[in-house]
Amino acid sequence: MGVLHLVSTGRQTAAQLAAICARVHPYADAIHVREKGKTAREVAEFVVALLRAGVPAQKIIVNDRVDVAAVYGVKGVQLAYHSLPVRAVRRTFPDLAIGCSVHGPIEAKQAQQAGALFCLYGHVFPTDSKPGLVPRGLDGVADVVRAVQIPIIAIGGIHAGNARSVLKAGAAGVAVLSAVFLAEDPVREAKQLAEIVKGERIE
Ligand SMILES: Cc1nc(C(=O)O)sc1CCOP(=O)(O)O
Repeated sequence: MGVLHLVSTGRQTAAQLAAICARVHPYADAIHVREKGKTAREVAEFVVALLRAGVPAQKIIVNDRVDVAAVYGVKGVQLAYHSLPVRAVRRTFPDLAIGCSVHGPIEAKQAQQAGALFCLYGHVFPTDSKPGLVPRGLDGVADVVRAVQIPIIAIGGIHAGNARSVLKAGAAGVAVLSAVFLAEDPVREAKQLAEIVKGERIE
């Protein structure tokens, strides 16, 4: 059974994001607050809005801002190459789940060795959320999956129409931004994606 992570777009207000998450969080295993360029205070507003909307703290992952994640006692942090080192974060905040953003097998191995719980790998398909960059494709997913034992969650251009192919390539789940948060019907899309990753119908 796979996992579904939803990632904020950085293009919606905290209130807009929270209104959608109030309805889609039952379908998601995790919701990432990825609000690049915002201050800790602003990122915290997103976290608080999600909590008030009924999203369990244990489903919230904060991108990069370890301080915000620790202060609000949420599930974890998503770290990238510019973030604090995985090992140091683990040492100081052993209760935080740590995801690492990686772009190839070597980075994935390093993340695993440092103690990451899972990796996000991408971007798999072309996406407006990462314009101008060459997608890494399904072979890239398979290469990274082979390199490590921790779960690889694929990201980039994923929607209900192509999620199965990513899982078939070995991904432990999918992470999506626009397919859910910019959808006309976010609930329908999240439900469809959840059914695909769980491999069962959700009533
Ligand atoms: C946030 C992010 N990280 C990526 C990576 O390659 O690490 S691709 C990406 C954006 C994915 O957006 P969408 O689901 O709208 O295609």
